[in-house]
Amino acid sequence: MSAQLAIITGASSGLGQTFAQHLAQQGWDLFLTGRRTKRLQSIQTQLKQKHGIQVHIQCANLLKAKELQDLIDKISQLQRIDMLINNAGFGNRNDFYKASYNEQNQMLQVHITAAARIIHEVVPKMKHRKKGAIINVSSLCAYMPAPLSYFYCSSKAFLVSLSECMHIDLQKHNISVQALCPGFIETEFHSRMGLITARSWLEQKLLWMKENDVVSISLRHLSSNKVICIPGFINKFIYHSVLFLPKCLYYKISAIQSNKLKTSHLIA
Ligand SMILES: NC(=O)C1=CN([C@@H]2O[C@H](COP(=O)(O)OP(=O)(O)OC[C@H]3O[C@@H](n4cnc5c(N)ncnc54)[C@H](OP(=O)(O)O)[C@@H]3O)[C@@H](O)[C@H]2O)C=CC1
Ligand SMILES: N[C@@H](C=O)C(=O)O
Repeated sequence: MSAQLAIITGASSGLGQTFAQHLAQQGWDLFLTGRRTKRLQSIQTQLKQKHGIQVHIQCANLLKAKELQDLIDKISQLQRIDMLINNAGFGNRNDFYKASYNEQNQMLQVHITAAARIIHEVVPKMKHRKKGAIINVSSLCAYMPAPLSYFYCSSKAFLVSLSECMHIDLQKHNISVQALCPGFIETEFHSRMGLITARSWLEQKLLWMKENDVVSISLRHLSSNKVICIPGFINKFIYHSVLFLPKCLYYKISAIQSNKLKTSHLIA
């Protein structure tokens, strides 16, 4: 019997690369995408050598319509797809009105347009085979609107809502859907935003998770039939606290926090 196949976007680093490593260890074949060709090639070589699996890479900048279309064309040729991990993403913290709209819009293109386009291509194949799993990498920020992250928070909230719609619809086709909502993870995410993540020992211990832990929790959670996956006790605590807090109080806290961030390049 041939191995199962997973498509992972944003597989050139961080969480996406870690998902690739975990699935490779379990014998999955992989279809990996991202912009950084050299990184993807080195991940491909490593995983093939170590696990004897098939790894296909397709470099694509999800902001470029032609590259997204080429990616979709490649995906459409795949015989079977057992898992899709929509993970590509990036963050920003800025005054929405000071950055150009084109720059802001890039986040919607990667987090929403590209993710939805790939889902639209992949799900019919899964439905046909009555089998599949989809992980949409959202964030705890989906539940925590913040003034310096208009499109980050709202695009991640879109992914939660989309995942819930899909979950309700696709259960009957034996397709599991997960919205993965982590807090802080030790990846290149923050340094790529140009932020220095100064943290105390306690913050490090309490708030920051390792990619490996997040990925293990996410993959285990797939069999639970629950759509929202909040990895880690503290993140769950924050999630429930935000839900219970009166909105007006939450807004005050979020505004104070954003004023602090405005005057500093440090976070966490
Ligand atoms: N780190 C954290 O604290 C948290 C992260 N997340 C989410 O996790 C996901 C993964 O981020 P993480 O691993 O932390 O960060 P990384 O920066 O390590 O990974 C981001 C990935 O997204 C890809 N990507 C970004 N922009 C594009 C683009 N235009 N076209 C194609 N690929 C793109 C990058 O590939 P390349 O540059 O090669 O194109 C890279 O592989 C993101 O969706 C993020 O929002 C959620 C909660 C917390
Ligand atoms: N929690 C992170 C992203 O989702 C962040 O904003 O630092």
